[in-house]
Amino acid sequence: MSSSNLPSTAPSHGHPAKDLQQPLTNSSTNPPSTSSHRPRSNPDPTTSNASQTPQGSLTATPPTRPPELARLEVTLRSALRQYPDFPSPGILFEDIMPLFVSPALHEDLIHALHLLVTHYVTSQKIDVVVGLESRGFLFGPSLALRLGAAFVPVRKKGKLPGPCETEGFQKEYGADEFQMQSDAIKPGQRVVIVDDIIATGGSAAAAGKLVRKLGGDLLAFAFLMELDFLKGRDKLDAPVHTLFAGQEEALSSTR
Ligand SMILES: O=P(O)(O)OC[C@H]1O[C@H](OP(=O)(O)OP(=O)(O)O)[C@H](O)[C@@H]1O
Ligand SMILES: Nc1ncnc2[nH]cnc12
Repeated sequence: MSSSNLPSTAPSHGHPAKDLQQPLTNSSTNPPSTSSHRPRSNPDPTTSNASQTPQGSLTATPPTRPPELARLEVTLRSALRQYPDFPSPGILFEDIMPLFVSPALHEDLIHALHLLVTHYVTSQKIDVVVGLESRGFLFGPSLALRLGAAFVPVRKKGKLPGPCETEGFQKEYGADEFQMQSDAIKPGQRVVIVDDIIATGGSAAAAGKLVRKLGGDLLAFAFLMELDFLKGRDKLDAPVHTLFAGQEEALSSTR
């Protein structure tokens, strides 16, 4: 299922008052939503290797989900933590850091992303994995190594030396500017952009523009998670692949 099947209005991000210090943990039992966020998409493959128009409409049926990938997705998703009203009121923050505390989960994550990219993007050589600051730096280099590809960072403005290209953007909770070094990608190189979450799609769209400015052949975007009710993928002009989609506030014993 793609986000194009969902209602077009984004929700208000209001949440009932909660103890901000207490994370909510994701449950594998898929509890009913208690938030104003749209419930988790179901079924999800959250991905498509369909050709995508600049408007985001999909034109082909996704291939079958490899069972191993489906299994890994359940494991990974259930390890995420949620923080209501972080970094600002109304945002339900998805915390991916637990995936890096456990070496087993870390390995599962890199394996799942490798499967996602090789199954859905291309079986041919990928030259460059582009990761977005900062959470895209946590797994982008490992994925690049496994693919035998280069890793190139997209950084917040003012962090990279030498000539750079710059793109401004709006994201789910603010505005920012991204940069890439002008010689980071050679014209015609085959590129996949990776990040942890696509929310409004502002960050990823800016990264896509930078890759194209440098002459890269942008094959796809790959994310761990898609907040599909925000319709971020509609801003992207290359196929979008994600491990899981939707957002639902987990029930927690702390509430
Ligand atoms: O789809 P969007 O609405 O653009 O939001 C998604 C972006 O927001 C987060 O990054 P953030 O800017 O918070 O930076 P961080 O990774 O350094 O925490 C996330 O890691 C994505 O890059
Ligand atoms: N809800 C969210 N949780 C974590 N990272 C995000 N980036 C943008 N929106 C986010």
